[in-house]
Amino acid sequence: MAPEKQEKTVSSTNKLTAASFRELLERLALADGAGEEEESVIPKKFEEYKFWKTQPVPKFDDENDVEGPIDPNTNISAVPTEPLRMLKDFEWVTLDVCDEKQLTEIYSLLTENYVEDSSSMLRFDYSAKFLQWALMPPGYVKDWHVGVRVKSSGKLVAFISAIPVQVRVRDRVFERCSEVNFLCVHKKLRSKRLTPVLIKEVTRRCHLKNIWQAIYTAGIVVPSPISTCRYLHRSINWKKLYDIGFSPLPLGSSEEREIERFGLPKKTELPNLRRMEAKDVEQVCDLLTRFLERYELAQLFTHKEVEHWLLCGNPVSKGPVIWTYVVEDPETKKITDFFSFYSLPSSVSGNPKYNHISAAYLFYYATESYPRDGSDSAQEKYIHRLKELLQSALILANNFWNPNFFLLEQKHLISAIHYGKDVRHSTVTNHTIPHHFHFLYFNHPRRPQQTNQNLSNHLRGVFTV
Ligand SMILES: CCCCCCCCCCCCCC(=O)SCCNC(=O)CCNC(=O)[C@H](O)C(C)(C)COP(=O)(O)OP(=O)(O)OC[C@H]1O[C@@H](n2cnc3c(N)ncnc32)[C@H](O)[C@@H]1OP(=O)(O)O
Repeated sequence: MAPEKQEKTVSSTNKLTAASFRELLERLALADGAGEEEESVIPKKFEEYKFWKTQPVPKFDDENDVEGPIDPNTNISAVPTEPLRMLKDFEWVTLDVCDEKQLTEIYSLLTENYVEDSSSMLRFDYSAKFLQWALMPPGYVKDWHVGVRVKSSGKLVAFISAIPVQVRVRDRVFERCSEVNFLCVHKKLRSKRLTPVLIKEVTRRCHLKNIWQAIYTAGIVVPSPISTCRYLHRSINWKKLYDIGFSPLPLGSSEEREIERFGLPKKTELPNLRRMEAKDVEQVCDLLTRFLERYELAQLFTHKEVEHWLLCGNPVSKGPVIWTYVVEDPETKKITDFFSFYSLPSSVSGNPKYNHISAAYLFYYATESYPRDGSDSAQEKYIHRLKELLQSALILANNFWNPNFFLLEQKHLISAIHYGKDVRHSTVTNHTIPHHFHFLYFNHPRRPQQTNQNLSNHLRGVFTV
């Protein structure tokens, strides 16, 4: 999840120092067979997770052959109705995301304390509008926007949230699940074991709504990922990213060459592409649902949810949070493809020239061109279509607000988990960080495929990598 920097710059002056050369060699060694080692790294043993070992999650090496909830669902009447005990001097609050002032408080907490790269240079800067979009899908539960305030000053110092989702794992549908996100503890309160308390409290509040399974992602490994995902950044404004120290200047290249390499045309070439409108919701929902059937783990969407996630309250898609485009067959009026991307800037610290980078993140997409059989020609057609769609997304994002990079996140995990022929681990070695997906309280004897890079693999053409 972190806005990690791309592969380290060889050197800001383009000179290869001994240290940077060593680093380069290390990275080259790592690049071979990419990622597999990274993903298998488990930082500590299960027993050393003081909190997580007490939770109903699978151990790293669980060989359990029964698939399904680890704990049978408990009677709601057994769930405590009072919040957990909070540390002295602090108190629980439920935040009202519709209230400007409270929304700004969440925004400020996250802007100053949320996910950042290891050198604290880049930090996610979710806008207040984005937070409303992310926290208020259809059926959202106000009680799941959980905060902690300092009693004396009222300052918001921690946050955790959940939203309702429906998830399918292979053939089994979990109609009542939650997705936990935006866990954040103020920097000054770190390492005080507040996180387990926040997690237990949001869990209690989910239980009270008769929800016993949750899905969530983390940049660190906690027991036990059901899948991992890696980011792929596609630079757009390469020069700015280079100036900030985010993007490297590859050996043997020049600034001019890199700028040209990442340049984009002004106009899209894909015929019949237009903004998504409210009238498309039904068709887009149907296309997405069929597209996601190919995945072992997928979120299920109602029409209302599609409307929320892809239009964000607009009758015609227009940002400023999410942009969605459809391809409509002019004769049949059938939507054959769609893609969406959202805006998520990061703040930059310690740079004299820049204090922000803007970024577009790939969100959901689907196409009728997905392979119906395992033939090479079907696969090729699919890859070709994905490239066309992504090239269009890049151009449109660039035209709207000139983001500095376009990020294929595939958070929506969901699309990260494929089965079938197209899930081979990619050899794309662009900077990415592992992104671990978890399903709490659920056994995965046969874990869904270690993901993904499926898409980025297909998109090498678009990315000119
Ligand atoms: C049925 C319904 C169930 C609902 C609940 C489902 C589960 C939801 C799970 C949450 C999904 C969140 C999804 C997102 O939002 S992922 C985004 C997480 N947020 C950030 O990275 C923002 C910046 N960082 C911070 O604010 C803090 O460093 C955080 C809050 C992350 C940790 O603060 P701090 O560094 O001060 O730690 P502590 O002393 O309080 O606590 C230490 C314990 O916390 C465990 N830890 C640390 N980081 C994470 C993490 N990202 N997921 C799960 N566990 C984590 C850690 O292993 C240790 O436990 P153990 O190793 O001893 O066992």
